[in-house]
Amino acid sequence: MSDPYVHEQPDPGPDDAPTDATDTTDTTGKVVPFRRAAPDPVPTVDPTGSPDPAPVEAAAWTADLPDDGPGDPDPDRAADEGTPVDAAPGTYPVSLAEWMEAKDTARRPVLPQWLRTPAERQMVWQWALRHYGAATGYHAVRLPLVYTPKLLAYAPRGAWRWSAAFGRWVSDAEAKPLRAAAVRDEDAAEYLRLSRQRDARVKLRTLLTGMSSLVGLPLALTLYVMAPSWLLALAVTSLTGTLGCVGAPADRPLVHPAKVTFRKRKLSSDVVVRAFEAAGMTTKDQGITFPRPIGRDGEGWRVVVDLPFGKTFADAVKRHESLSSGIDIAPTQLFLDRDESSARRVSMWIADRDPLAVPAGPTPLLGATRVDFWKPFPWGRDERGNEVLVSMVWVSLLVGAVPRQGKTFSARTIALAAALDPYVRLIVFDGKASPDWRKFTKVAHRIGFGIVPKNGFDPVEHLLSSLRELKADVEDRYHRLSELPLHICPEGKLTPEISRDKRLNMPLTLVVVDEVQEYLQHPVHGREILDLLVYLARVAPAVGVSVATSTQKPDDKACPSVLRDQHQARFALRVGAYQVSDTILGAGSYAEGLDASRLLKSHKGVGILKGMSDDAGIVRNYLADGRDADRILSRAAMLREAEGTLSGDAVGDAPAAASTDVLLDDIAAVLGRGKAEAKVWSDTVVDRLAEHKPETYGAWAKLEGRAKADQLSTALKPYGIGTEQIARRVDGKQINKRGIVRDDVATAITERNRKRAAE
Ligand SMILES: Nc1ncnc2c1ncn2[C@@H]1O[C@H](COP(=O)(O)OP(=O)(O)OP(=O)(O)O)[C@@H](O)[C@H]1O
Repeated sequence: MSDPYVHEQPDPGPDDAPTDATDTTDTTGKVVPFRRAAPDPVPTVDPTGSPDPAPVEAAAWTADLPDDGPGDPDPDRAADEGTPVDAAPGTYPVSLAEWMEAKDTARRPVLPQWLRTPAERQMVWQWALRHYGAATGYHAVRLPLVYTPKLLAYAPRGAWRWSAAFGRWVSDAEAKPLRAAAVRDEDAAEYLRLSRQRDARVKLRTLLTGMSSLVGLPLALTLYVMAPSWLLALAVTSLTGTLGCVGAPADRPLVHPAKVTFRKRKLSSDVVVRAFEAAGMTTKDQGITFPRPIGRDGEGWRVVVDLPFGKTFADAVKRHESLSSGIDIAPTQLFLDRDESSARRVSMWIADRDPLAVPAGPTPLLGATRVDFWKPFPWGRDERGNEVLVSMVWVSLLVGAVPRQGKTFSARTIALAAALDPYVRLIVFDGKASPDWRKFTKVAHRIGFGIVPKNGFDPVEHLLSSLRELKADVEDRYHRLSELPLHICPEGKLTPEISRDKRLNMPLTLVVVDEVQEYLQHPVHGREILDLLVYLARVAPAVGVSVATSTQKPDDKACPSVLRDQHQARFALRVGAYQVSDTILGAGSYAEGLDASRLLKSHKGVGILKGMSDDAGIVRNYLADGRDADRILSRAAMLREAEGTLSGDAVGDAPAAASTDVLLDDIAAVLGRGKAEAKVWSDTVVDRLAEHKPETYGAWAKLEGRAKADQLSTALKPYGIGTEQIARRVDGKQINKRGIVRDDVATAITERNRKRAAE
C-alpha cells in the first residue's frame, strides 16, 4: 500500500521523455550517448548516514559504477552502442549493509517520540496536570454555586416525570395504541389477546409495586430513623441528584463544559501541497514529496518537505508569507528550518498558536543564590518552550532592535547573571542614562550613564579611561598567561581556577555598553572609543573579557561594521526591515530564514540569536523588571562583599582623575603665538592635532574636503566656539576657508578654569 503522506514525483517515463535531439526513435539524427562520470567511491544513496534519508524512488537516483569492471570492459564502446545514461531501477544489487541500513531507517519506533524524550514526556505530564486540574477546579467552583441550585430546582419536575412514567408502566400504557388499532379494525380476536395480555401485565406490575412499597416504605422509614446522618445525606443527595437530572430541560445542559471548543485544524499533506502550489513553489505536475509523515512536535506540527528539483530552501524563505497564507495561519506561526541533507529539503514547524506572543516568564535568576558564569545560564525559552542556555565566555554579543522591544532587558539579564558570580568583573555604561542600569553601581567595577558631563564628572571620559585601562589589562593578561607555569595554565588560556585566583587578578570580565552609538558618535572621543571596543571585541574574549553592546541604530554611521563584525554572537529583536535584520545578524542571515523584521510589536523580549552555538534560533527572553533586578543586585552585592571581590567604582576606587575638556588644551597646544597665528584654518588645526595626538585625532586628519573642518566645528560647539571665514594668500591666490580664532579658545579655557575653581 502506498504511503498516504507521500506524493510521488511523476516518473519521467517514456511518455515524458523529451522528443528533441535525444529522441532515439528519430532515425534521421545520430544519437550520441553521454559518457559515464568518473568513478566515485562515495555511494550516492545516503552518503551521510543521515538518520532520516529521503525515500529513494525508482528511477529517481543514479549510481556510478567503475567503468573498468569485469562486466563492462570497454566503456567507450558500450557508450557508442547506446548504454542508457540512467541505470534501470533495481539493476544494482544492494549490499547487505545497505539493505540493513534501509530497514533500520524504515523501522518505526516502539514507543512514540514523546514517551522517549524526558523533556517531551515532562511536557505531556505537565499539560495533563494543567488541563485536568483546571477542569476539576472549574467544576468544583460551580458545584455548590450553580449545579446544586439547578438540581434542587429541577428535582420536583423530575419526580413528576418519574412517577408519570412509572404509572404508564404499571398500566401498560405502551400497548394502548395496539389495542385501539384492534378496535378500529374490529379485530375481536386480536383485541381479546391484547386485553388478556394487558390484564396479566397490570396484575403482575401492581403486585410488584405493592410488594415493593411494603418493603420499600418500612426500609425508607428505618433508614430515616436509624441510618447515620452521612448515609441519609448520601441517599437524599443521590435521590435529589437523580430527580434533578431527570427533570432537567433537554436543551439546557446541567453542567457547563470547562473548555471552549476552538476550530481544530488537523494539518494534512493536502493542505501543505496546496500551500506550496499557492506560493508558486510547485505545480500540480511537479508535486512535492514528504520524506517522513507529518507529525505532532510540541505544540505544533512538524512537516518535512522535499521541494521540486531546482527549488531551494532560500526560495521557501522568500515565500514565507505566501506559505503561511496557503496553510491559513499567521506568518508568526510558521518556522522554516534548513535541513542539511539536501538543498531542496525544508523542515517546517507549524505552531498551533503564535508562540512568540507568550512571555517566557520571570528569570530563574530570581531564585538563584549564585551563578557560575563559566557555565551556560538560562536566558529564555525558544518558540517551543525549551529552555535556552547561553554562555558569554569567549564571545562578544551585539544586541540590536527598534526602541522599546527589550534590548536593554535582554542585555541586562546577562549582566545580572554575571553579577551573581562574585568573581566576574562588571563594566557597565549606558549611553542613554536610563534608570535601567542605575542599580549596577552596587557591584560594577566601572560604571557610567549618558554622555553629558555632570558635577565635574564626564561619563564619556570615564568610559574612555575604563576601556584604556581594560586594553592595558588585556595585553598584560596575554603576557602573564604565557609566562604562567604549565601546571597552572596547561593550555595557555584562562581557566576557571586562574580567573578566581585573586593574586593573579585575571577575573572573567563583562563589558556592557548599552546604546553604544551614543558613545561612538561623540565628537571628540567617538573614534577612540570605537577603536578600543573593536580591539576588545576582537582580542579580549580569549583572555576572559567579553563585550556586550546594544544599539537601536545598527547602521554604518552610528555603529560601524568594523565593530559589528567583531561580535561572534548576535541577537536581533524586532527591527523595521529585513536589511536591518541582516545588518545585526550578519549578511546572508535572511537567506537562512532569519529575519527579525517579521517579529511583531507584541513580541517583547523576543529575538533571533545567532552565533552563540551552532544553531541560530528564536529566544523569548526571561523577564527581570526593575524590582527583580534590584533584588538580584542586592544579593550580588552581598555575595561580592562576603567574597571580598567588590572593586573599582563600587568601592569608590576611581581611575586617575579624568581631565575634562582636553580638546581645548590640545588646540591651545597646537596654535602658535605670533600675529599670523591669531586665526588658523580648521584644516590646519586638525592636521596639527593629528600630529600632536595621532591616537585621538588621527582619524579626523584622514577625512577629505569639508568633512575635515566639520569635525572640528562640531567638537567645538559645546564650548561656544564658532568658526569663521579666514582669507589667506597661497601661491599668490586668495583662498577663503573656515577657521578658529585663537582668542576664542583662550577665553573658553579661562572660563573653564574659573568654573573648575568654583567647583
Ligand atoms: N523578556 C521580556 N518579557 C516581557 N516583556 C519584556 C521583556 N523584555 C522587555 N519587555 C518589555 O518591553 C519594554 C521595553 O524593554 P527595554 O527597555 O529593554 O527596551 P529597549 O529596546 O531597550 O528600549 P529603548 O530603546 O527605549 O531603551 C519593557 O519595559 C518591558 O515591559
